[in-house]
Amino acid sequence: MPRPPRLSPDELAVALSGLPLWSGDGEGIRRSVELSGFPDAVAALVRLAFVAEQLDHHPDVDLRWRTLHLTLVTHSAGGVTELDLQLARRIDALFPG
Ligand SMILES: C[C@H](O)[C@H](O)[C@H]1CNC2=NC(N)=NC(=O)C2=N1
Repeated sequence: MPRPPRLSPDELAVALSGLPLWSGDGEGIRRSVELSGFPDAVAALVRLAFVAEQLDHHPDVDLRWRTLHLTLVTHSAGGVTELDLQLARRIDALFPG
């Protein structure tokens, strides 16, 4: 499936202003989600996996004890695209923070 183009720095800045739980740059956008313990963090990752499959777009995940450290980047585009913003919004809907 063709991937959308990378966002420009200005587009990314505007997008991030609407995603206050996220920070980032051209390399990716990042957010952490802290759960109440390791099993809940694993369960959260499974919920996230189903959303990622629905979108056919997948986060980079670093699971440390009860915290998911998420990075969204469109690997095939070599940077952040609209797909990462879509996924970020879905993640925020699951985990409002
Ligand atoms: C074939 C499939 O659509 C691609 O490999 C998708 C899957 N998920 C993906 N996820 C992310 N984050 N970047 C990609 O480039 C990507 N490519």
